[in-house]
Amino acid sequence: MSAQPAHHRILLKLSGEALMGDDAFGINRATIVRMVQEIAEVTQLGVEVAVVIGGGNIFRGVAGGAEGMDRATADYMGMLATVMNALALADTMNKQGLTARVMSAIGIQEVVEPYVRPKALQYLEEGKVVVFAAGTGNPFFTTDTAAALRGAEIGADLVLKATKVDGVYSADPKKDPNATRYTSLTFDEAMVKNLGIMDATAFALCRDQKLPIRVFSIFKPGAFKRVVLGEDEGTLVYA
Ligand SMILES: Nc1ncnc2c1ncn2[C@@H]1O[C@H](COP(=O)(O)OP(=O)(O)OP(=O)(O)O)[C@@H](O)[C@H]1O
Ligand SMILES: O=c1ccn([C@@H]2O[C@H](COP(=O)(O)O)[C@@H](O)[C@H]2O)c(=O)[nH]1
Repeated sequence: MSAQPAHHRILLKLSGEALMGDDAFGINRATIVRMVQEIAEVTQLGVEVAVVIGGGNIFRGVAGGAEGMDRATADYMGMLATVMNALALADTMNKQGLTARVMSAIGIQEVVEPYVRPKALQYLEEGKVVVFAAGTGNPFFTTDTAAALRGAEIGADLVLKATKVDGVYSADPKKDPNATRYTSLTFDEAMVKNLGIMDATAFALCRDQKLPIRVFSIFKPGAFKRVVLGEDEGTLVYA
């Protein structure tokens, strides 16, 4: 008998910076293709997949120009960066045999359809992959918070934060070589210890909605599927 998924509907938060691969900015073709292959494997298990994509790979490349700018204006630039990533991701998915739909939290109807919750639920039930673009649609937030928000709205069983590190550490592992990885921890612990892997708004929303988050490395082949199969991978953050 083939392996059974531990989850029915999931929200995958994909780091924008992870899309760069080894490049300095932008989207690395081989990296996005490999990520989509991993998403396809998970949909083949019968799991409904929604994605929130970050914008760091594009936005941090233009952040110099945003310096000194009005914060809200710069944040709208960041949200538009996520729309570009969402379009690239959905295009790659469609070329690889998945059916993807992009829904934007900011109205740009000529480019992508707006986020309408019942429509998103319908797409998921039809087996389409829904890519949520433009974060929450509001400045002063992040795409991690958008992942928590959309995850709660669509009734996801789990938020998966696919990032460049393989879990939550006692300190940023890129800065502190002595940092140790947690197998699991509560949202309250993550917030009290001020662990920088996600922002506190995202943690608080998931805690209040009792929506667990699993943080894992998108660069580790097969890790995404292992999480969906309920195997021990990365770090679980729970209420
Ligand atoms: N306690 C911690 N444990 C693990 N990682 C941490 C911690 N504190 C800070 N980090 C850093 O958080 C980063 C999270 O990266 P990620 O690219 O997912 O962020 P993001 O802002 O959500 O993505 P993007 O803006 O690129 O879409 C990791 O690269 C890691 O270096
Ligand atoms: O709801 C949101 C989501 C994002 N932003 C802005 O976009 C950039 C890129 O998002 P990341 O989460 O860092 O990938 C972010 O820095 C914000 O400037 C936003 O304003 N609101």
